[in-house]
Amino acid sequence: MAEARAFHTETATDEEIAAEAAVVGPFTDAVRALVDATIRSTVDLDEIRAAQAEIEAITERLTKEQIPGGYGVRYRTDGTGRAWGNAVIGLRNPIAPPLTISTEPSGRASADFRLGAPYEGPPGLVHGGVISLILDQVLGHAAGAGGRPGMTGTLTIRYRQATPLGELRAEAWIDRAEGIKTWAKGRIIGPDGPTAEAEGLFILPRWARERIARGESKGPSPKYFE
Ligand SMILES: CCCCCCCC/C=C\CCCCCCCC(=O)SCCNC(=O)CCNC(=O)[C@H](O)C(C)(C)COP(=O)(O)OP(=O)(O)OC[C@H]1O[C@@H](n2cnc3c(N)ncnc32)[C@H](O)[C@@H]1OP(=O)(O)O
Repeated sequence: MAEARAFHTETATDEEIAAEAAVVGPFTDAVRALVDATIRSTVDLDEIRAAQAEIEAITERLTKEQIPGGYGVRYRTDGTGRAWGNAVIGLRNPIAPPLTISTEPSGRASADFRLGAPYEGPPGLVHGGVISLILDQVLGHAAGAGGRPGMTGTLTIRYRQATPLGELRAEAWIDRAEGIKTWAKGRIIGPDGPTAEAEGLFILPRWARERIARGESKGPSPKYFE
């Protein structure tokens, strides 16, 4: 199954991972700055054309060697994972804001983060789909931190007030659990209080249940997303 195939086991040491992160983290930040500049730059059109040629040359340089498909999630034997391609938290993903999510084993997750021009929907405000993206991840993280990771089955969002671009906070917690199902709740908080509230149902998927039943996995680790 595609989902199952994207979960790799890796043997890289802490030192190797830290050394790679020290290079690719700032590299990805540089590409994020490029995305922002693409939206906001007011240089003249000749300058944009010249910049495009340089960007295309860089892309050609980078794509000389690359993996097929997405990054996947790379797991170590201690249960920690590397979701560096993830659209919300991915260290190697310039589309990700990125969020650095703190978790508690009781099943809580929170992050302070900033959303700039690339996340705009209504003028000056965060796109509703981006709010849903972030809440999906943070609620999923809370479930994972509580040792109950799952795929999102449902996600309901109430947009209480507009969310301005800028500094924001997200919080989530496990509300209740039953068998393979975990219900999490959460919210995004802006300068004038909560802007969006969410409830999600996270389900440990069949392929994960089967792996556990076959003894191929000890089961979900609370360090699932770290
Ligand atoms: C070895 C350990 C590894 C652990 C692995 C954990 C996996 C977590 C992975 C990565 C998380 C990373 C990121 C987290 C944050 C972001 C999360 C996302 O963005 S997730 C992407 C968006 N969501 C989807 O794409 C889901 C697509 N849907 C599915 O994959 C399946 O439909 C799934 C897993 C939701 C359920 O499939 P079934 O085959 O496991 O479920 P059945 O056996 O049919 O049903 C089990 C029970 O769940 C109910 N159910 C199934 N789907 C439901 C739904 N959508 N809503 C409500 N209930 C549902 C059923 O009625 C049944 O309930 P009854 O036991 O009868 O009480």
